[in-house]
Amino acid sequence: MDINNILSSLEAKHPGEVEYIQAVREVLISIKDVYEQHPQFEKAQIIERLVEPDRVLMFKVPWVDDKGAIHVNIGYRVQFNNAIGPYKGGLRFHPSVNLSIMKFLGFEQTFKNALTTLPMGGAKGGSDFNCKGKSDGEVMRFCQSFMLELWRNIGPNTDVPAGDIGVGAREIGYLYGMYKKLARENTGAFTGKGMEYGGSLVRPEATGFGGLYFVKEMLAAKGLTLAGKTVAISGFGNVAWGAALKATELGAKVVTISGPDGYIHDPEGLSSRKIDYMLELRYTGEDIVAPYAKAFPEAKFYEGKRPWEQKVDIALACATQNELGEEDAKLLLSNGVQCVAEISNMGCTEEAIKLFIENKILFAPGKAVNAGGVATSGLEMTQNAMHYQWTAEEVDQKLHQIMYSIHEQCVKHGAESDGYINYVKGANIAGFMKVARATISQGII
Ligand SMILES: NC(=O)c1ccc[n+]([C@@H]2O[C@H](COP(=O)([O-])OP(=O)(O)OC[C@H]3O[C@@H](n4cnc5c(N)ncnc54)[C@H](O)[C@@H]3O)[C@@H](O)[C@H]2O)c1
Repeated sequence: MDINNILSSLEAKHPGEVEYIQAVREVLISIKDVYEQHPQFEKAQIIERLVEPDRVLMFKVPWVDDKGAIHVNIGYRVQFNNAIGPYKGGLRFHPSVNLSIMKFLGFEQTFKNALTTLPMGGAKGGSDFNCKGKSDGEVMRFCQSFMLELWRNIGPNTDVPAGDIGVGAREIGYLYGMYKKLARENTGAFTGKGMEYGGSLVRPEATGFGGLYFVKEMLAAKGLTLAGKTVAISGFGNVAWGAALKATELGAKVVTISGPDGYIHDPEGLSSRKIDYMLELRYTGEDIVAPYAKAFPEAKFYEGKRPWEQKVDIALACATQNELGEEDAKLLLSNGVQCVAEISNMGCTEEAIKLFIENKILFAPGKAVNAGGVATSGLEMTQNAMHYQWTAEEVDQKLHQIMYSIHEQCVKHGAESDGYINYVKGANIAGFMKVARATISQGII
């Protein structure tokens, strides 16, 4: 496989889509050897068929603010690949959203969903809408306008969106409410729904919980545990909250959280009161973390800085893509970090990942370690189809089993001759093999 050739042809077709090319490059590098050992992949032109999305929907989203002014945002849904099940992936509302970010997320989602063991294809969507400072009414009108266009293209067996950055319980409620009104059915064409209308217990916590179950397995494979470890977390959103909750429960001490304005260092660690406060902070809609240091004076706020400069045993990226770069990686390594996991999607740059792997520390890629969110969405779909609700214990037990299985797949495909587990390679190969085989079985479509 000539990776450079494939990438330059993609770059020529899709100029400027840097995040998408970055995500494709990472997968191609990992699967090169396996690909070359299976001539049927080349014969089926499988790479060319997997790197392009099945379709991209782009639409305008006009809405009216509280003062009567009209705004227009762009809406996206990238239905990337449905070889192994209905399209499935979240919606992101953030000013940084563009086609490249939607495509990288949809591409990653395809392989991540394959790892979950559940029958789900990959998709992603969203808008450049900025929720910051918007009233509930404004968010509702935006969500309704977005859904007025999208509803025809989704459904419980077609494409099932969920939340992501900027899309939480409130937004899912407005989006699903409008979908239901237009589609005249109530079969759960969204996941992350409220508990009163078809949501699954443990879904809000699932990405963070699943991430920590995966980290627990990684440490266990080296005879280590989370007990007593110090943990740096970035972000203070849904994923950061679930990760802080489970890390603390498993005996670790979470000493940082962060926002776009800087980071908080709390040497005493996040107690349950402080973890609850993360939710309050998120509900303000201001998207700043600085108020934490006012609420808890033992903590210190570092303006404009990232948490990776603190000395910790474990670093968990939980905010956004490329939030941990080469210099951050050097700092973490020089401070003796033992394990890094990107619970955010593509949280680390390629240079940072290279350093972690060269230094043979435990490194978990997003598509493995954050798959607990979409896996639990898959469990929500199953409960909706059965018109039934499992208990929190039942969902949590299934989530635990899925994360264990993803870890096993990574070890199977990522173990190197010296015993080091290259989780990036393991996750990419396991996900790719499943999607590639399903694609070949179904013919040229
Ligand atoms: N929600 C899920 O179930 C889920 C599942 C898998 C992966 N993820 C990934 O996890 C990450 C966080 O998602 P979330 O659901 O917690 O979203 P969220 O909106 O609840 O929280 C996002 C957090 O990231 C911070 N952030 C966003 N953009 C930033 C930027 N440019 N610079 C600095 N900080 C920034 C925000 O301040 C916030 O604290 C994303 O990468 C998302 O794709 C989420």
